[in-house]
This record gives sequence, C-alpha cells and structure tokens, in this order.
Amino acid sequence: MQTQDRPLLDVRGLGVDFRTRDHERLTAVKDVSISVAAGGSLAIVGESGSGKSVSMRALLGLLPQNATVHGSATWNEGTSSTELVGLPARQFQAIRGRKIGMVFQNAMQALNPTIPLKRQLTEHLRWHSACTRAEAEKRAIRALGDVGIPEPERRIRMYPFQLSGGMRQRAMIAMALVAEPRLLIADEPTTAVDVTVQKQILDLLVDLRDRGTAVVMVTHDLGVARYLCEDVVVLYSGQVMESARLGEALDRPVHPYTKGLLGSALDLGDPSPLRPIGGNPPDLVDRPPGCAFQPRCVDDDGARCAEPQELITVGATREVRCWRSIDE
Ligand SMILES: Nc1ncnc2c1ncn2[C@@H]1O[C@H](COP(=O)(O)OP(=O)(O)OP(=O)(O)O)[C@@H](O)[C@H]1O
Repeated sequence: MQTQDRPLLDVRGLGVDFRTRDHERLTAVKDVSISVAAGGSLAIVGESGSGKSVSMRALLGLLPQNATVHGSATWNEGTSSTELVGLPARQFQAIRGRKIGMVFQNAMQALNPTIPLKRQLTEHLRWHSACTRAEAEKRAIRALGDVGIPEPERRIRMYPFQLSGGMRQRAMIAMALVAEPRLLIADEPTTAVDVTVQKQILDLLVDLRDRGTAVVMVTHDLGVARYLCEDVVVLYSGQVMESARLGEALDRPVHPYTKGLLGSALDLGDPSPLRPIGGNPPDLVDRPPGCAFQPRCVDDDGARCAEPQELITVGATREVRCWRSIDE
C-alpha cells in the first residue's frame, strides 16, 4: 500500500478479554477491524454493553489491569507507523492527547476539579508541544474561544466546578483539541448535556471535521451519528455486525441488528411507534458459538444462524456479519 493511502488508524482483529472476579474470561471485544482515514469521520454505534467504550479505551491504552488486548492497531503518519496494542505506557504519552485527543461522556473524568482551567490547559499543552508559558496561555484562551466559551480570558482562571455542565463539556473538548490532535475520539460526548448544548457540541465537532481533524464518535444515538459521520460500524456483543457508509446503512440497513437499532431509534419527525429490540444481549462469558444476535433476531433461521458468522462483503463499501447478506 502506498504511504499516502494508508489510513491514519488501522485496527485489525482487535480483541479484549477481561478476567472477572470469579476468574472467568469475559470477551468484551472480538475480532474488531476498523479504519479511519486522515480527516475521516466514523460512528461506532450499538446498545449499551456492546463494547464501544472498551474498544476505544483499548486503542488508547486506558484499560484496567484485568484486561488483555490482542490484535493490532497501527497509527500511521507520513512514513512512520506505531503499533498501539502492547505499546508501553511511556510511549503512549507521545500519542494520547497529542496525536489522538479524547472526549468522554463525563467532563469530570477529564478535568481535575481542584485545578483552575488555565493550569490544566497550559500544562497539557506544554507537555505535548514545545511552547513557552505565554504561548501556551494564548493557545489555551484561543481553544476555549474556539469551543464557544464566552469571555475565555476570564473563564480560563476558573475551576471546573465553577462552570455549568455544558461549559465544562466544552472545556473538556478544548482540552482535547488544544494540542491539535489528528484524531479526536469522542465517547458519548453529548449524553450528559441538554439538547441545546448537544447541538452546539455537535456543530463544534462538525466544524472540526471540516477543518481536517479525523473524528471517531461513539454513540448509541443514530441521529448524532448521522449529523457528524460519513461511515458507521455497528457493534453487537463486541463484534462488528455491519460496517458501511452511514447514509447507506441508515437508508438500507442489511443486518437484522442494524434494522432493529433503526426501528428502536427515536425520530421526533416520525409518529410511528418505537419498536424496541426484544430480549437481552448474550452473556459475554459464555458466548453462543453461532451468531450472537440469533436469540433476538426476527429472521432467525435456526441451524445456519447457529453456525459462526463471518463478515461478508456486500457491494463496494459494506461488510455484514450475516449469511443472508450473500443474497444482497
Ligand atoms: N473493567 C471491566 N471488567 C470486566 N468487564 C468489563 C470491564 N469494563 C467493561 N466491561 C464489560 O465489557 C462490556 C462492554 O462494555 P462497554 O463499556 O465497552 O460497552 P458500551 O458499548 O460502551 O456501553 P455503554 O453505551 O453503556 O457505555 C460490558 O459487558 C462491560 O460490563
């Protein structure tokens, strides 16, 4: 592959197992492959517990001690490549925050409530790039302004607890962006804020994407995904069920799980009743050998669905983990 064709982030066969308190092995992520082009935008969608956050944390080296990560995740820039799986903690510091920015659901996870914003932002910046204290402060104020915080020169002196929830969420985004990363991973960044702030944060991310930063958005909300992303990966019980261009997947979903997710998504413009997916996700300790979605699938075919399902390429840009998709 030519250097310029390589994705910025190329994840192949990512798996995450946890050792549980009962000494059992829980497979939270299984054989996940995704790639993000420079400037691309990918949504990772799925119900609660489908492995969205665990797979992103695995890429960032942020999983607890009881986790084992396998597979490969290459970070490609110019002619250099860095393997993220198994990267020593010290070397992660050169990637996390600098090359890959992170935004989480809860701003308090990222911001220290006992330290004023100014110190948090400038120290972060000076850690990740060689700049003077004065330059760092200037860039930090600009970053706060860029995320729509009014009077950033005044607010930068505040502690996170002195800001409203929406403002804190923006400050966290400013923190993620201040070092100008090439990729932003946003894990449900709008779940804990009201609809107005949600729209402002999404607009901010759209603007960022339009200026060339690649974005991976983890969300259970397909509306959010549609607003921001070009591509989508649908996860179920830690496996990719469907990956496609987002518009294609929404207009013509192929996997029964994707169809189920769409049927259960709230659409304020559509008065038809919601059709939640029946049943519960499988036990991740004792996974069924065949399709993980089979017990809940309205198209369950018995024997064929009870066999392990491979990802099948459908058309030019789609992959679906369901034998029925061969007919598509
Ligand atoms: N430290 C841990 N030890 C054991 N199991 C864990 C640990 N962290 C996560 N898991 C399990 O991994 C699975 C995937 O969790 P994950 O947080 O990735 O789901 P998610 O799709 O992000 O869900 P949500 O939308 O609710 O955040 C869950 O079954 C969860 O219980």
